[in-house]
Amino acid sequence: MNQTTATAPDGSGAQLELVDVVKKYPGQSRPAVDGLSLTVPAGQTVMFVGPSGCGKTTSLKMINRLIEPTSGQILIDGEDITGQDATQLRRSIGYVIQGGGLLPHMSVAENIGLVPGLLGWDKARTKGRVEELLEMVGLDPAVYRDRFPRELSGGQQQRVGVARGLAADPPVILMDEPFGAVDPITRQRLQDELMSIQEELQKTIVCVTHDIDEAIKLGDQILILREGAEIAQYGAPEEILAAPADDFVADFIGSGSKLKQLSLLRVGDLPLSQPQTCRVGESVDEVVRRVEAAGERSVVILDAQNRPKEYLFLRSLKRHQTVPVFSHELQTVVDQRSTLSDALDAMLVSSHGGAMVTGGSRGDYLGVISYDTVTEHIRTLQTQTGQIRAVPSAGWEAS
Ligand SMILES: Nc1ncnc2c1ncn2[C@@H]1O[C@H](COP(=O)(O)OP(=O)(O)OP(=O)(O)O)[C@@H](O)[C@H]1O
Repeated sequence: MNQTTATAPDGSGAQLELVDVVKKYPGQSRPAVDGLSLTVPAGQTVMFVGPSGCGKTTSLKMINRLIEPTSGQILIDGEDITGQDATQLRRSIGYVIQGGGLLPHMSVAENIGLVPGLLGWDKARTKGRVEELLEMVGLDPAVYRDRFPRELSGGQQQRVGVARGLAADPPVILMDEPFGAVDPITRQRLQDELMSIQEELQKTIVCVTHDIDEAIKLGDQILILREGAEIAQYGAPEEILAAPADDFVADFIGSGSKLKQLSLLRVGDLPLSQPQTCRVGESVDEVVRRVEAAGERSVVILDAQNRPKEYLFLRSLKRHQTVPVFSHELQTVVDQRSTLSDALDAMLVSSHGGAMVTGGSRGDYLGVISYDTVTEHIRTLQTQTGQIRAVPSAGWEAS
């Protein structure tokens, strides 16, 4: 994301506007949300951040009226939704929560098909949509559609939660700490997947997070709130990092903000190397001959769909006759939209000093980014500018 266009004319998102929205809970002396006004352009992702209790979740939940505003207007594409039927409204706005929020007694397909079913879609259309969404979130429909939530990992449950939020193709999607419950590497993968889905779909996304790095990575805009949901600063991550509005914002984004600018640099901005590759099922003898002839000691293994499966030293491959199928979850893969700080994290668990890079919504293999390339790039930027600054994206935005 982080695209600079203010609107997405071809996308399916809608403009969202909050006008002087107030929420006063019974018995509270001060409103939890005290006159929040905000415009989110169609197709953009806005991240809500701020200290605990500042009113992020209350603000989010008023948009689909899980919490009723005390006063104010909420407009989607210019239409005030505060007077609409709340149940209907909730079916037309995607909602993704921490852990996925899946119904335990329903299969994956039933969970994803819930809202389309309520909207009266026929069975064939819902089934087609479920398959499409499972593919989109990286889960093989044949393997996962009939499983129950308890038969999925935390990351897989979260993926299904995202698919469910997208099911009825809503223009606005609300996310409440969507990746808060998963480990850091899985979180990074899920963020990458969300970015690639969003690049394709251009929804209007409002996302609450506690993680400022997540906000910098995913947000086209970041909304920093203080108590009473008062806006401390609303702007693009680059703007906020470069010029925090006041001490509150500066403290909130933290003293490591120069380092945080690493989160603005994307893997796709750097050159990738192209080590030898091979396919699952190829003869190991032939692969070894080819790789050794190229003077290399390891090889990237791709499946029939051109997705990376493993980055293996030849000595490990030689234990097999044909290139085997690897089904474990790879930790050393990053999307080309990943930040350099994510790439560095992935490289820390790689024995090759590099991470495999994928692109597109299907995760096609593109090449390898090496630790040396990243550190060299950072050094160059520091020498050139005295600090790390965002650089214009070279390739991936156009692809
Ligand atoms: N149902 C409720 N009844 C009364 N007060 C509430 C209720 N829900 C939230 N509050 C209060 O409203 C304020 C804002 O809460 P909210 O959950 O929106 O904050 P938040 O920024 O999302 O916090 P956190 O980051 O801790 O999740 C807090 O002071 C909270 O105690």
